[in-house]
Amino acid sequence: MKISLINAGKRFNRDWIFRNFQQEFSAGIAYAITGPNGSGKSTLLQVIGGAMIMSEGSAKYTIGNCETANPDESGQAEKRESSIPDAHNQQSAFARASADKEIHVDQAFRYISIAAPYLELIEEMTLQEFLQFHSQFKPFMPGFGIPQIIDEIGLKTATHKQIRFYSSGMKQRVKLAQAIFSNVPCVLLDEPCTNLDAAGIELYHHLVKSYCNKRLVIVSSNDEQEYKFCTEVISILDYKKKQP
Ligand SMILES: Nc1ncnc2c1ncn2[C@@H]1O[C@H](COP(=O)(O)OP(=O)(O)OP(=O)(O)O)[C@@H](O)[C@H]1O
Repeated sequence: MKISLINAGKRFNRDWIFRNFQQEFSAGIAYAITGPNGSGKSTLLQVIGGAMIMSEGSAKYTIGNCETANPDESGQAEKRESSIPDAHNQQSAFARASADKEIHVDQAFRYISIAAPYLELIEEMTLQEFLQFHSQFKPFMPGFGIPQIIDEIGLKTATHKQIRFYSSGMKQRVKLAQAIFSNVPCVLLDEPCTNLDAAGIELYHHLVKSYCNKRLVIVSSNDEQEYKFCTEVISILDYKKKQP
C-alpha cells in the first residue's frame, strides 16, 4: 500500500495545525510522526488514515494486487494457502503486492487499521465478544483465530471478562491486537505504549516485529521507545512554519 499526501493542510477554525505536508508513505517502511503535545500528530495521523477531512491539499491511496481488506474478497486465497498461523506467510501476502490500484479516500478505512487513545472499545462486551464483533467488519489475518490472538496478548484468563473491568494496560493490549491482527496492509499507531507496563511495551515491540515488517506502519508519538524501530522520522513542527 502507498499513501501520498500532497500539500496537505488542516486547520481548526482559524488555527492551522499543519500546512504544506508532502509525503509518500510506502509499504514495508515504518514511519514516526513526532512533535510535542498539542502539535498535531494525532490530527495528521487521522488525516493520513482518511478518518479526518483535510482543509487543503489531497491524498492518494494505492494498493497492490494481493492487498485487500474487503470482507467479501479478503483472505480467501490466502486462507487456502495456509490454515496454520504463520507470521512469514502473513507477511508474504503483503510482500507480493505491488501498488497498482487507486482507491477512493472513502474506502481507505478498509485497508487501514488504527489504534489510538481516543478510540474506545465496546466496554459492555467480553474480549471474546469484542474480537468476534470486530472481525465481522475487519477480518483478522489468515490463520489467526480469536483464541490465538488472545493468547498472544497475554489475556487468556480475561477472555470472558467484560472489557469495562479491564485495567488501562489490558485495554491498550486489546487496542493493539485489534489493529495489528486485522488483515490490512496499513497499521496506524497513535501513542501505542499508552498505559503499558514494561512487559506490555515488550509485547508491543514483539507484535510490530513479528507481524508488521512488510506493512506500512505509521507511529504517532513523542516517546522514542515507541518508535525506535521506525526508519523514517517526520517532525510535524517542520509543517507548522511552512506557509504557501
Ligand atoms: N476537533 C478539534 N477541534 C478543534 N481543535 C482541535 C480538535 N482536535 C484537535 N484540536 C487541536 O489541534 C491541536 C493538535 O491536537 P492533536 O491532538 O493532533 O495533537 P498531538 O500532537 O497529537 O498532541 P498529544 O501529543 O498531546 O497527543 C491541539 O491544539 C488541539 O487542541
